[in-house]
Amino acid sequence: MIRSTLTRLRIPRPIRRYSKLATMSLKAISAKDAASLDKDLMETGGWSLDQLMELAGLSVAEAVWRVHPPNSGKNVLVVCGPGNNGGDGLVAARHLAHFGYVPSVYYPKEGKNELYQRLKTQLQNLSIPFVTDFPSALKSTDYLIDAIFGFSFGGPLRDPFGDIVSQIEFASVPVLSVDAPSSWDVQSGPPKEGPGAKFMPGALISLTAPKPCVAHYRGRHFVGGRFLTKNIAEKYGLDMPKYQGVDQVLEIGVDAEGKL
Ligand SMILES: NC(=O)C1=CN([C@@H]2O[C@H](COP(=O)(O)OP(=O)(O)OC[C@H]3O[C@@H](n4cnc5c(N)ncnc54)[C@H](O)[C@@H]3O)[C@@H](O)[C@H]2O)[C@H](O)CC1
Ligand SMILES: [K+]
Repeated sequence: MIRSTLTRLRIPRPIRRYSKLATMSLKAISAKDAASLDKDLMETGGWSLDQLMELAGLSVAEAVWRVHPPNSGKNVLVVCGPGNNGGDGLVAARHLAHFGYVPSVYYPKEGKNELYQRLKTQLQNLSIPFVTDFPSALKSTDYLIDAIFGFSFGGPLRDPFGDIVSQIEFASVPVLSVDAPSSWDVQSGPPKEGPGAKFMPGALISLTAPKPCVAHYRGRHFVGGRFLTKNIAEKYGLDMPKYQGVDQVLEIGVDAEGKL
């Protein structure tokens, strides 16, 4: 049953770094199964949400390092949504500060639970600013992380996120999206019209496994969130990413040795 919801996707290799196009196949997980997998990890796998989010956020920060090393510009604006996708963004901001970046956070609708508030305190203790003037912040950053919505997004965008997504969509700043480009339907991809219809981030990090919407994605693509076990991978019919050494991310479309 679960296997029947999985799709084998043909994903183009990143064009930017390689002269010839090649493809690799990778299994995707539906939004429903991704939520159920999370539940399995926490209810029977012994994980806490804090732990999963920490690894997810660390892998986001590592993906930023790969696509936009600090010598390309240290200012990184992290746009966080009200749920766990936003939580991943808060964790990533902390790691980026430790990596030598200068992060700032735009958090227009703060998640109320205690975990998000603790993550916020950790950032404030590192003097990471929480900005409120989004248009100015967008103009002065070198890089942007879209941690607004992940696998629990259901369109259409409600205020204030339509306007925020539109601004990101038409800004010239490069973007990495966390788990899914915000505004995209997790199953079917970009909306046909309105905010997000033309949103194509330059980089995407899928957590645990790609979501079906990546069939519409063109750009550099990473997988992260290194907490999948063989049993859970088998239950959901997923591939175990071949992470190397201490890496928290794997670029999809490149084999374990980084070769064609
Ligand atoms: N195992 C993993 O891969 C892990 C992934 N993580 C991250 O968690 C998100 C999913 O988090 P969740 O809290 O379930 O949902 P979201 O953050 O995607 O969004 C929920 C949030 O958004 C609001 N919302 C939904 N639709 C709309 C809309 N149309 N307009 C406005 N607001 C909307 C909703 O009300 C909620 O407040 C996953 O993608 C990963 O990034 C975990 O960190 C760890 C494990
Ligand atoms: K996102």
